[in-house]
Amino acid sequence: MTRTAKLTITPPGKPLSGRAMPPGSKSITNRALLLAGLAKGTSRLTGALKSDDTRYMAEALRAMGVSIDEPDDTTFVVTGSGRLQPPKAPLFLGNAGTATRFLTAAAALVDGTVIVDGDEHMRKRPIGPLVEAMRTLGIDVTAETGCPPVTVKGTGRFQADRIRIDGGLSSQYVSALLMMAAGGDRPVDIELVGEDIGALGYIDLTTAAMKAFGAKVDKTSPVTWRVEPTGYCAADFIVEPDASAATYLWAAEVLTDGAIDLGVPSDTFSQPDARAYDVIATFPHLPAEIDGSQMQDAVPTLAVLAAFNETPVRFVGIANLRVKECDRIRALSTGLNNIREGLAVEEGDDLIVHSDPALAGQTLPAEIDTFADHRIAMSFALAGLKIDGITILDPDCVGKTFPAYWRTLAALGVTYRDKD
Ligand SMILES: O=C(O)C1=C[C@@H](OP(=O)(O)O)[C@@H](O)[C@H](O)C1
Ligand SMILES: C=C(OP(=O)(O)O)C(=O)O
Repeated sequence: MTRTAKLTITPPGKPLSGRAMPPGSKSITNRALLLAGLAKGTSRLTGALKSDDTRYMAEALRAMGVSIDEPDDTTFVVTGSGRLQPPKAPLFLGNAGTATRFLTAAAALVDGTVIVDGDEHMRKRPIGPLVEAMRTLGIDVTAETGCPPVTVKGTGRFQADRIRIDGGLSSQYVSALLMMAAGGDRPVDIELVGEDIGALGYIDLTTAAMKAFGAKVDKTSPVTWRVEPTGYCAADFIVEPDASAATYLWAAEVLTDGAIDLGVPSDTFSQPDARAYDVIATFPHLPAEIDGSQMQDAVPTLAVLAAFNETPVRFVGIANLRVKECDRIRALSTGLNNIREGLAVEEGDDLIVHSDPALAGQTLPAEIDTFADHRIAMSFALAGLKIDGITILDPDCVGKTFPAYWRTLAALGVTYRDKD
């Protein structure tokens, strides 16, 4: 498959308006696929995302004996036997954090060996805390480098009933353990330790999805969940649209003074990034300090928007952006300074964006290195709506979560040149 090398955005010079639907939620689709795959019977997931990340999850489940039909662009029909089978080959999960973390834990429920692996980016993303936590349950799991590949020799049985997990680097470890625990042989208490974790809302997404597939999970303290060994039941499940994808459309609307109808009100999302809507709505008077910890995937959107704000913005609570698809703090400062030197500064793990509304309307040729990160590509495209000369390198990386991104902007009136 050939990937498009670059794409230059021509500022539309007019408000963007019309209908533009974000795709289904990546986070919810990958939870629902896994839970449906663990269940006995047939589940129908509608409104689902079809993208690199969800394809990796679906392929991995197929490799473990789950039957998955795809009758249309947004539906998965998943039939599980109630037990995942050992795959014949390592599971390759690209750079899909959700698939990698969730399947590492779920592999403990397989009777046999599972190797969970990813691409060169995933092989740099830490998984040590999850591996250590699984070991405390007596699970045989190794990750030599502290990152994938991970080898899990599962039995479906646990030797303890309490896990303590530090979710400071990734809340996905906690979600992974919660989803695994319902498939075990005894009730398990999962307790958070260490720093406050980012995006607690992702844990709520996890427990909501688990309950929809018949699990019993109770929050027994602000940092503890008890999961009963119920296993999962097949269910019909509607996936809501992706809130992180929605942030680009909300930002495009305020940047161009347009009117974009997403077909879904901002206050109906259950995903953490939906809280970015209220922040975006304050543009061009964004707050002087934005805590990104509870809306992490929206930070690239907000940081590029901040470049056009009336006053500077400091982003705090974003340290774990350094271990996402790429080091997003570095990618954002590099890209912004590439547009104009001095536009962004890193202070420790904070990012300060020195705003300049006068950027709008200028011609500032800049090639944006996306570091194969969909969110860097999608957020810097927003700069291209106001500045002439913004070229996005490797624009096809948006396929991770929003394959129709460039087409969606085009349908709103955005045009491209130098597409090759
Ligand atoms: O649980 C999830 O679906 C996610 C949790 C977040 O990651 P971390 O928990 O690694 O911060 C987020 O950045 C990611 O896109 C999706
Ligand atoms: C961090 C992200 O993805 P993941 O961790 O699921 O790879 C993201 O989509 O922004």
